[in-house]
Amino acid sequence: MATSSPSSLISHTLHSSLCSNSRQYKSSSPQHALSFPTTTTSLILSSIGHKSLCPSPLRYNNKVGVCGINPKRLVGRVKASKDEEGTNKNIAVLNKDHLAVSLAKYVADLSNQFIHNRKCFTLVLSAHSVKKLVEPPYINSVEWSKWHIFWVDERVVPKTHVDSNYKLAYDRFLSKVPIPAGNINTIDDSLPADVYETTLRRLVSSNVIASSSSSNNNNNNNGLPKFDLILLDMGPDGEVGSLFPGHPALNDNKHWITFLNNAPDPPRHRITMTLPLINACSNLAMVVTGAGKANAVHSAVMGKGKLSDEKLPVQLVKPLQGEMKWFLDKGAASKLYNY
Ligand SMILES: O=C1O[C@H](COP(=O)(O)O)[C@@H](O)[C@H](O)[C@H]1O
Repeated sequence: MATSSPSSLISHTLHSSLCSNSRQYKSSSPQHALSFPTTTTSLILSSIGHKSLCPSPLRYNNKVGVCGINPKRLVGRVKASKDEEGTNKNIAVLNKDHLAVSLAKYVADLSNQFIHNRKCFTLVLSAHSVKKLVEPPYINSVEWSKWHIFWVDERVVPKTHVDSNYKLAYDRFLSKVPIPAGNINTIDDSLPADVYETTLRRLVSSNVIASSSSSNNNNNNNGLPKFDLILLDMGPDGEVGSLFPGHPALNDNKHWITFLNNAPDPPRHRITMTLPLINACSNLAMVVTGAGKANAVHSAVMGKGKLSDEKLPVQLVKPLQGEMKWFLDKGAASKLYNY
């Protein structure tokens, strides 16, 4: 499988096998709940003990669900599913296995759609969210040669380091799929942040990355890269990429990519996409698992920050011309229920 490997692939691979378990994905225990975007209020269905339910989010409109689930089995109701503008949020709550399957289908469907329309697919990667794509049917059906991979952020560590976001993606995904090496656009931790910005500008110029219209952007943001899909996960404090609560990088509206030398969480040195760039995308999936993130999910979905004048980074993620979906497991969604 061709990928953009670190300069010393052998030591990278050795290192991978030595420490592939050291940065475990934090997820909650398997859940057995399904839920669905709705037109008015999002509802969550319980399917405890019913593992054979449909693997994709169901849609529920005050009727029996499409898999024949009786609405009386509802375990709760999402207390609020509208954002400040009154727009309904598109939220799916799934058990761990169904979450992975549903995400794979969502990504593969978008890939088909964009490759059909644009002849390529630009994906900002979260390695957590694509694990089922390396299995049939997707491993054989996705047009991998048309994929172009990007990162929302990188920690300034060697590509072989356990903290490297590139390494995480390589070990879990890129080493298993035939995406051409030249299409894998790593953030070079040894170079200034604006080098990645230059890479993005070049790919916008050559139409590999679509470009957002300028109507919603200020002068600095005209023609922002419009990624076909950004997969984001979120930290327990509501951070996305390397945009942390209260950190000045959160307010950087001048750059597409910015550098942090004092990130609250180690590693302290990071390179990250800024909010204007993130919010210019066509599609964004916010994938959150684990009860440890339930408070931040609650704040984001309910529209409340820790302080009245302070918003969590995740609350500022709002694609201006795109669509945002939430994929939650039951732990992450646990504060959204009315019991
Ligand atoms: O430091 C980082 O953390 C956030 C959240 O990661 P998670 O493991 O708690 O889901 C991640 O989005 C970011 O890419 C990473 O650099």
